[in-house]
Amino acid sequence: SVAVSEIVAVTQGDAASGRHRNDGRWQKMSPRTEEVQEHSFTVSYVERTRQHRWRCSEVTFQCPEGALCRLWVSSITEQLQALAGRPKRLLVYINPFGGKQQGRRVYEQKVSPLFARAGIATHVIVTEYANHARDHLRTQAELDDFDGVVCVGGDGMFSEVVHGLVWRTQSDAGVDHHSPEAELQPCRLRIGIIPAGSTDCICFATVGTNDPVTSALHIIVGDSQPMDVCSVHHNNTFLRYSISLLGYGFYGDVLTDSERKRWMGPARYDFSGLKTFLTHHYYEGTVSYLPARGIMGNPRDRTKCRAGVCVCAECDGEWRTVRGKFLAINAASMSCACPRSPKGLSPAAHLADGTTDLILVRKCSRLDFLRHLLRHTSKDDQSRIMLDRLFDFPMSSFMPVNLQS
Ligand SMILES: Nc1ncnc2c1ncn2[C@@H]1O[C@H](COP(=O)(O)OP(=O)(O)OP(=O)(O)O)[C@@H](O)[C@H]1O
Repeated sequence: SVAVSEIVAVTQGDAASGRHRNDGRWQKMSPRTEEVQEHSFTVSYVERTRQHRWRCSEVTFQCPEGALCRLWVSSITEQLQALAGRPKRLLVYINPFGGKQQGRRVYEQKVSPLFARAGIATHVIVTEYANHARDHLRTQAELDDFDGVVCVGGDGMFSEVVHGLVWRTQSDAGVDHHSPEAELQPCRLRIGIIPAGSTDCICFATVGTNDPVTSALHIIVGDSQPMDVCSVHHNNTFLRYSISLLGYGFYGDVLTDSERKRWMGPARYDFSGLKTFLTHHYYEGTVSYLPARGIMGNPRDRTKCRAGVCVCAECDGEWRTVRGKFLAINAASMSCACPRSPKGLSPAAHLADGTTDLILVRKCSRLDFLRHLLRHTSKDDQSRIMLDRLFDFPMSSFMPVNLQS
C-alpha cells in the first residue's frame, strides 16, 4: 500500500503504453488501445531506495468499467488536492554555472518532467549573473503568486535565495536588518533545493543525499524542514545570514581563496584546502559566547538529528570568554554533512533549535591539525577522539545575543 501523502499524481491510462489521457498530445489509437486507456489508471508514487534516495514509481490498475476507472481517478485527485502543504506554483532559479555547470540540464531532464506530472506550475529564471536571484527576490519577484522558491545549484545559490527571501520578508514587515536585536520574521514561502553545485552541503545535511530526483519528490509531496538562520553583524551593520557554517580562520580562508579559483570547478576546494593547510595561519583573539541550556540535545549526542525541532533555546545569562591562538573558529548551525564528510563537522547539530555549535580549534602542529581535518571524513564520534587524544578542543552550543533563530 502507498500513503496518499506519497502519491505524486494519478492519470487515466496505462503508463506502460506511454499514452496518458492528459499528456496534452493527440495520438491515433487502435480501438483495443482506446479501451485499455478507458479502463485503466496509473498512480505515480514515491518509492524509497537505498541511502535516503527516492524514486518515482508507477503502478497501473485495470478496471472492468470506464466509469469505475474515472471514479478512482477523481477520488484520488480530490484527496491529493486536499493535502495541505503541497506546492502548486513555484518560482525556480537555475544557476547555469554552479558545480559542473549542469544545472539547466539537470532541471530540464530530471526535475521539470516530475513537476509537470504532479501538476505544479513553474516560472523558471536562469540566472545571468551572480546575485541575480537575490536581487530579483528582494525587489521584483511577485511573491504572492507562488507557494515556494526552488534553487537549482549549490550552497552559494541557496544562500542567494535565502538572502533575497529573508531580506524581502523583513523589509515587508518593517524589521530593521541592521539591528542585531531585531526579531526576524519567518518567511511565508519555503525554499527547495535541487542539488547542482560542488558540495551541496545543505541539501545533503537536510535530505541525506544529493540527488535531484529525490529533492524534486520531497518538494512535490510538500515536505518541509525548519532551519536556524543566523544574522551576522559588525557593530550595527548587517553583514550576511548564515545557515550552515560560519567559519573564521581555516574554513574562511579556504572559501575566500577558492572563490578566486572558481574556474577550476569543484577541484578548487581541494586546491585551496591544501594551500591554506600548508600556510598554517593562526589567529589570536577572544571568543565570547552565551551557552544555551534547556535544549533538546547537545553536540555529543549519539543520536544524529535530521529533524527540525523548532524550539528556541534558553541561555543561562552568563557570557563566557575563551582567549588564545586559534587555527579555526567555527559555528555550525547544522551538521554540515556532505559526501566528503558524511557526518559533518558537528554530527548531532539540531536543525532548528535556536542554537549553533561552537567549534574552536586551537593552534597545534600541522600533523595534529591534519588528523583533525581527516576526522571530518570519519563516521565515528569525531569530538570524543579529539578531546581524548589530540588537543584542547572546546565544543559547545552557544547563542550569542546577535544570533537570531
Ligand atoms: N549566472 C551566473 N553567473 C555567475 N555566477 C552566478 C550565476 N548565478 C549564480 N551565480 C553565483 O555562483 C555562485 C556559486 O554557485 P553555486 O552555489 O550554485 O555552485 P558551487 O559554488 O559550485 O556549489 P557549492 O556552493 O555547493 O560549493 C553563487 O555564489 C552565485 O552567487
